[in-house]
Amino acid sequence: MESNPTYLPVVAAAIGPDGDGRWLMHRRPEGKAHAGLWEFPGGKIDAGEGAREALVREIEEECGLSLDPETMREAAFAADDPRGGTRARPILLLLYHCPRWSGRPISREGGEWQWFAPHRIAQLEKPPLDRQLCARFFG
Ligand SMILES: Nc1nc2c([nH]c(=O)n2[C@H]2C[C@H](O)[C@@H](COP(=O)(O)OP(=O)(O)OP(=O)(O)O)O2)c(=O)[nH]1
Repeated sequence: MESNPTYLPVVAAAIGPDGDGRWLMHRRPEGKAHAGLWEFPGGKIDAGEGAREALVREIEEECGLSLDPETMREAAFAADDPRGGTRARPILLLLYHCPRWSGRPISREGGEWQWFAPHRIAQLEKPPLDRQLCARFFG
């Protein structure tokens, strides 16, 4: 069977817990898809890139945190149904638990960064696939 080149591969990070049991979320800036909604931070995997490598790059670009790729663990995934959605390319969103990092988040690309307890993350307005990841990751 041939592989499926249709999906757009996207990685996302569950960064935490911090000393207070909180996790880092990103609020998407105005002018982008899902503006104003809170997501697990991350982005698209470039051609030829590994998932952990892409996550380290995206998080560094967006907020300056350095993630430790050695301690990252696959945590959950969510995918669009290729026939159900209206967009040309369905998303395959891979969530990694990232328990070790260094630095403090600063907004480098216009989004907002905040640490939240899991019950607060459940209440945030999120894009559809992040809602699924939240339910799967925090239960
Ligand atoms: N996290 C998340 N992303 C989603 C969902 N649905 C959906 O179409 N997307 C899209 C929006 C973006 O095209 C892509 C996420 O990659 P990204 O964060 O690097 O994209 P971006 O909008 O910042 O775009 P760019 O400037 O990097 O091109 O996935 C969803 O439910 N959750």
